[in-house]
Amino acid sequence: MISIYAPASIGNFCVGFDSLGVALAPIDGTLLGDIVHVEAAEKDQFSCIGPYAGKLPSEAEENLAYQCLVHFREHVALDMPPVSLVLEKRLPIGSGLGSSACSVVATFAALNKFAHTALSQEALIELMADFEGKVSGARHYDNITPCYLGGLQLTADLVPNKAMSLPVDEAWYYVAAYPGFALNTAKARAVMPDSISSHDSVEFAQRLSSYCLLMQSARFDEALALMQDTMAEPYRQGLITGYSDAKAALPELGAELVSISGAGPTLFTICKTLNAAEQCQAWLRQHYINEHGFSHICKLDNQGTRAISLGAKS
Ligand SMILES: Nc1ncnc2c1ncn2[C@@H]1O[C@H](COP(=O)(O)OP(=O)(O)O)[C@@H](O)[C@H]1O
Ligand SMILES: N[C@@H](CCOP(=O)(O)O)C(=O)O
Repeated sequence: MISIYAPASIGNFCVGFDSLGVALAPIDGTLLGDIVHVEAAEKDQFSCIGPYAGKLPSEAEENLAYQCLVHFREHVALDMPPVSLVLEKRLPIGSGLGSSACSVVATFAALNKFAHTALSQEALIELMADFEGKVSGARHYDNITPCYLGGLQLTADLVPNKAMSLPVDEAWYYVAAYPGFALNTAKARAVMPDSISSHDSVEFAQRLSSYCLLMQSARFDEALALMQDTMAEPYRQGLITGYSDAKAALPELGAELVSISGAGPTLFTICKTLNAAEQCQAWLRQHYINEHGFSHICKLDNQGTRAISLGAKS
């Protein structure tokens, strides 16, 4: 059996709406992401298990992982033997942690490994983005490529091979806090304006290009100082109960940055010490997260999507 793990991701990463994203690795070793198991079977079979399986439509046809299997069989690997595909749904839906991307990436990566196709990495990424686009309201790569490749990725159609990896300050900690309610990505995209002024687009381009060059030059503190979300946060923060309070409170506890993860409602902080990350996490547990939510202190996941053994930590 092939078991493929795909990690949670933070889309936009504050300064790169639809163009920048990171993959997350909780420091306690928790596998924060979806897992897909594939093995040969007598005929194609699909099932969905795991803590969030019950939050997905019960019909297989409505599950992205099943749709990926059907597409793969009909358009990519026509002679692939029948498979049993099990999606272990471990990320909440509509969380801002790239949940749909996780299922799509894990499924295509597992099938690709099983069928030994000759698909290029870029072709696979494009295929993944097609399916992510089906549910999120627009085609964007900022969950897909960090989830697949790991690390911090600048990622868009205009970027060579769809993705370029950027270096990061390995000392930074990221606290990701999912408050326990869903916010549909398509809905969070719909509150954004259809167009922005030339002033705002020039500022966005200056900020993102400077950020990337500073990160590439290992001038991490200067890059951090530029991290401000002028594009999505002004429109989305009102959809996320408690976000404004967290944004006001956490810098006092040592957060260098508080921003929305993807379309929300998960928020993330960047902290320079473990102590500051722990203090932020304690505040978030008390003030931001309900009984269905969770938080993790993370580093970046530099491995991305990968095969795991079944004894891996859950
Ligand atoms: N395997 C899957 N994982 C996540 N979402 C799925 C999956 N299959 C179907 N969906 C549907 O896709 C939509 C994903 O919503 P979205 O807000 O884009 O989630 P996220 O932001 O967590 O990726 C939901 O309507 C959900 O029911
Ligand atoms: N760039 C997208 C990212 C959506 O991420 P998700 O985890 O909320 O699906 C956006 O901001 O809409």
